[in-house]
Amino acid sequence: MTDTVAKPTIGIIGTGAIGGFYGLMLARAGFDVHFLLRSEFSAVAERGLHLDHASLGPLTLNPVQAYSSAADMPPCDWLLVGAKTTSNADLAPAIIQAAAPDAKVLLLQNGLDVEDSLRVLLPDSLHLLGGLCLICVHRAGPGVITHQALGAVNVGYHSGPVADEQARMNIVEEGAGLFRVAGIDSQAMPNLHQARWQKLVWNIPYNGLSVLLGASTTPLMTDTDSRALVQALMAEVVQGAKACGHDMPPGYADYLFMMTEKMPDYWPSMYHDFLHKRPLELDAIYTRPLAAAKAAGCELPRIEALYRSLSFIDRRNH
Ligand SMILES: NC(=O)C1=CN([C@@H]2O[C@H](COP(=O)(O)OP(=O)(O)OC[C@H]3O[C@@H](n4cnc5c(N)ncnc54)[C@H](OP(=O)(O)O)[C@@H]3O)[C@@H](O)[C@H]2O)C=CC1
Ligand SMILES: CC(C)(CO)C(=O)C(=O)O
Repeated sequence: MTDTVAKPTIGIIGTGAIGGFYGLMLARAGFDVHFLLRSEFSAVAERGLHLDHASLGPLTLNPVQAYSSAADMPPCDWLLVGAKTTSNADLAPAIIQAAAPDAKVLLLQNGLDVEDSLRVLLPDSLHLLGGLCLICVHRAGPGVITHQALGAVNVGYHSGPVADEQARMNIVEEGAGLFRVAGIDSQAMPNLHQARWQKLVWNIPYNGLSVLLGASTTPLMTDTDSRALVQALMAEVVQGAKACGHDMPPGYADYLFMMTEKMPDYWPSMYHDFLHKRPLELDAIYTRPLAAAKAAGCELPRIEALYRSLSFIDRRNH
């Protein structure tokens, strides 16, 4: 079946690995895409965005509709937030400035309930959605993005001016449709909260262990002890999710473990933050799930130990 959706104006809030990848792919598909940048603004305005795509090869977008201030952006129907969750509160004014009156704001971010803290800073007229990106991509230099594998984005509704389930699903389908037009696999998710728990089965072990052990996925998957650690941490996430009322599909952790064995060697985005002395996404990926599980009466001691080690590392890193 061919997706037929009208082409809305799209704003990318935070043009890093994720924002740059999906923004460039959407622009290539003919969408009117506007990119908000910070440190890489001049490089991208002068030389464009470059993507080394794992299967399509080198792709360039030049010129780029690049902005250093949201005040200069046109009103956008869809805003895709590609900044780290640690920047969300600071970015709320930019999101509001770039938003058309009933815009859809889609957080392309990892972590549990990352929408909650932004919701309270946004007007009620804006729709807020979450997007879970299954992709391996990183910034290789200013305006230069390397894509290693995968690419799907699964979209779910968080909150906004419509309460009707069907109307919400229509918006979610519209969002997923944008990605599909750009050749990117995208599914509508009926339960965003559950989907965020599912994604954490990967992010909790691999993001944290990459920083703690200074190891990318291949060594983590080769060594007997790190394999055991990954599996024990995955099992705890599944246990935490269950305590919070979300049963994972049977064999889900094993599926992610085997998927990682087949992936090219990959440094999770948290490791890039550590390397560049940026704040780690600890609140979204560790504090919130730990607190949610604890509130449901479930202690997760291995995740807690990993979190405390990462907090120590993060404080000393910047
Ligand atoms: N990379 C990956 O493969 C995956 C990442 N994710 C998730 O996606 C999210 C984004 O990650 P990723 O793309 O890797 O992160 P990056 O660090 O590559 O990109 C973040 C971007 O946001 C920009 N930004 C931050 N604050 C502002 C601001 N105030 N104004 C303008 N721009 C701003 C940064 O600009 P500056 O250069 O100035 O810092 C940077 O370009 C995270 O939640 C991550 O966990 C999920 C799946 C896979
Ligand atoms: C590596 C992968 C695909 C795991 O789901 C990912 O999406 C991430 O780094 O967050």
